[in-house]
Amino acid sequence: MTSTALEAAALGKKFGRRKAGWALHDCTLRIPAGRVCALVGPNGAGKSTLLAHAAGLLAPTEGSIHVLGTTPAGARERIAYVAQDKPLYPQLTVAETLRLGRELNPGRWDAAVAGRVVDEGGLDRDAKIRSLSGGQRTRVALALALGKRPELLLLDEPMADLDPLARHQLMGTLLADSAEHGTTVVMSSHVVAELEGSCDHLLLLGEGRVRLAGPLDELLAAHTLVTGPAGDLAPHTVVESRTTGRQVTALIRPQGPVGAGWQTDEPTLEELVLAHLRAPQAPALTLVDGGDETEVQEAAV
Ligand SMILES: Nc1ncnc2c1ncn2[C@@H]1O[C@H](COP(=O)(O)OP(=O)(O)OP(=O)(O)O)[C@@H](O)[C@H]1O
Repeated sequence: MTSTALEAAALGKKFGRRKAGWALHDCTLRIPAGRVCALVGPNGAGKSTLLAHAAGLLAPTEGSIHVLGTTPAGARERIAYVAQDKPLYPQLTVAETLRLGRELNPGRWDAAVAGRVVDEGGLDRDAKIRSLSGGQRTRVALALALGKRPELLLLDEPMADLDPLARHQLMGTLLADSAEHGTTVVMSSHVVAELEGSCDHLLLLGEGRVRLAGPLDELLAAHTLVTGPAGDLAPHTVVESRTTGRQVTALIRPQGPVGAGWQTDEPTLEELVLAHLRAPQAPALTLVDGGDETEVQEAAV
């Protein structure tokens, strides 16, 4: 196993001659192996495009992407990818789908975990895929993905059509299984609150660019929520600031001690992400996890 699960260097993607420009532009990032990475960003930010590149389904227009120390095509057997539309064969039953998973992954297939994911949802193994609800199909797609026993699991909004109880339960199974086997998970989602407590790495994209990247605890520690009477926040980097009456609430990246008179708190993941979504012009921040030391790279968007 390599220490880097996913690495992109100046990755760019342009679809056809789109007037709107680049779906991904100048994306340089690294996700260490064994992390559970939340991939967030507004609609159209490039999350699905990045995941499809990592899965080897799209080729970069510029730059490069490597997974598990090789090209996405070279790592195909060690990657599982669950796309938003979760393609399955509608005419097969659940049991036949699991059998197909075993046949397509000789020597790797973990029937126990695949069966558990299906059974925990109370699915009838004789039911045809076409008769299942959207959420039930999601469960079968995740069963196939985990059954493949991947080193890198790429999930594009995997929980979107599951009910809250099923989400909670499946997320628990997914995280426990990934922790047990050291699987790297990269998971896009719009439900940020749900990612809190599940992920230890964050990648926030906006308009095809990396806006925030790095170990989650270090990204949170690099930001402070300050509240106080309106005043100058220099020399700190202000990500977002809002004034209510005479009170200012701001998310800052402190450049030294924050002056007296400000109440300070560490933001939650949701506060961190929402502030960056509301302030698309805030400078990008990448914390490069280099073992003992973290390199800080701040750049204007
Ligand atoms: N096959 C395609 N052809 C042309 N443009 C595309 C194609 N796929 C994606 N795009 C464009 O690339 C940009 C990024 O799309 P992408 O689906 O990666 O965003 P996303 O962050 O996953 O969005 P969402 O949160 O809505 O799923 C969008 O502007 C989209 O219109």
